[in-house]
Amino acid sequence: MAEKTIIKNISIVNEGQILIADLLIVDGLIQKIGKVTDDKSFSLIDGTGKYLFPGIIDGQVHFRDPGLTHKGDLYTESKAAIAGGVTSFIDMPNTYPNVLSIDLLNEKYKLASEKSLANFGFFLGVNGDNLEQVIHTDTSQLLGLSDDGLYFTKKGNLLADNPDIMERLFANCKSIIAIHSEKEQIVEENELFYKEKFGEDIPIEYHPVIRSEKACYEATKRAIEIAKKYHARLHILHLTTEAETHLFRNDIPLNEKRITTEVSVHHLWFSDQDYKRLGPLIKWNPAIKTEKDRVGLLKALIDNKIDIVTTDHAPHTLEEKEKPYFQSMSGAPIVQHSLNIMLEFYKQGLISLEKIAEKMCHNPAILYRIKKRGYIREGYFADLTIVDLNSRWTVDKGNILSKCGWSPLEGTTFQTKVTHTFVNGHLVFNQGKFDESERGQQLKNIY
Ligand SMILES: O=C1C[C@@H](C(=O)O)NC(=O)N1
Repeated sequence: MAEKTIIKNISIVNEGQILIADLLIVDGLIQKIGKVTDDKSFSLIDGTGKYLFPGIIDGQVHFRDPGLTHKGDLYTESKAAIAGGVTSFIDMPNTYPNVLSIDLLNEKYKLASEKSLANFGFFLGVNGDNLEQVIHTDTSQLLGLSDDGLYFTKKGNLLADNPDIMERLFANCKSIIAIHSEKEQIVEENELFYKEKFGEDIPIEYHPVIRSEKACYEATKRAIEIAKKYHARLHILHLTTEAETHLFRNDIPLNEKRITTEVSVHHLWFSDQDYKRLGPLIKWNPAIKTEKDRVGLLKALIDNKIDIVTTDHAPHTLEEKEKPYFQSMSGAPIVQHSLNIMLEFYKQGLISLEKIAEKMCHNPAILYRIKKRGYIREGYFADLTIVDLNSRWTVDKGNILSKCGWSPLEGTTFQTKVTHTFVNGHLVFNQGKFDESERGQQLKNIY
């Protein structure tokens, strides 16, 4: 029997407008948007007063599987994602072993098809170690290449630190190259300076001074220059400074842009004023910077200089975080709360619901050329998220689903709640309860 669901009388946030309608899902796909008459064979959800978004596509996560599964794994983190309305994710290559070959990439796809509740895609890792192999591989059918997080293994090997590697890669590879844009040389000089001043335990407030605006700006500027020279397809990951936003254009449609960028939710939510309160819990690379940067990033997002919102969800155990400066791991879990964060900005009158759908759903699908997802359209996969815009709840240890069991948002009260999440037409998350009988699908791209 075909699995059929009707969502009745819901406000659909899609493609720049909000429309109250019914939606019919049959066998994983959106079959009809409009007036649908129900019969007894359909599951029925009353959407009155609620809002329907296309499922969020998170373009940057670290789900830690394989190899680092004490922090998180494809099952636990995809579950946290779904509770936050995220139906698809693209995971970074700094799992162990690092995903530096097509064979390892295919193994990760296999693992995800067994474990992930959400739809999944993976970056192929690229750095100085596998540059020549990558150049001689047909990467045109991959979602993208990235060096993000690979700096934990070997220094001086990253693209942003190495113009020669970038030149060779950008000249020879036409796929999306998503880079972590900080000049480690500048970071290291700053580290040395503050180490002399404070010793091993540098106060955390100096993190954005060490991982400085200059380190980000110079790396981004240089990467863009090299990409322009070769007409390469460059994506700068997790922008953190207002200064960098001026390096990007908003006068070209996204599907024609060769140079794109993103902001991660924590860089919109936290600023340097939060280091005193939260210490190493908000230590991220690149660092959370000033209040001026935070405001500038939100402005650039709304002005379309920044194309998408991601999370860079990067779980570590509390033990790995609560350490002196140099030993404390960078990154934190946040995928479960990204839509709530963006909806708080809506509540504050800073962004519209339509813009949130554009930056978290439509644009990731355009940017990564994802087939039949990211929109609420007839014939598309029924990846859908229902939110109640008037429901208060507080993040605490009891409702955090990420395996590491903590969040820098603990104690934060949100005014909105994800109530239902459909993945491929299957109601995986239903008012706090999970149906885990299905697995997500591999994201396919449009060639
Ligand atoms: O780029 C990254 C990697 C990530 C991780 O923990 O893997 N943590 C970060 O803070 N930034």
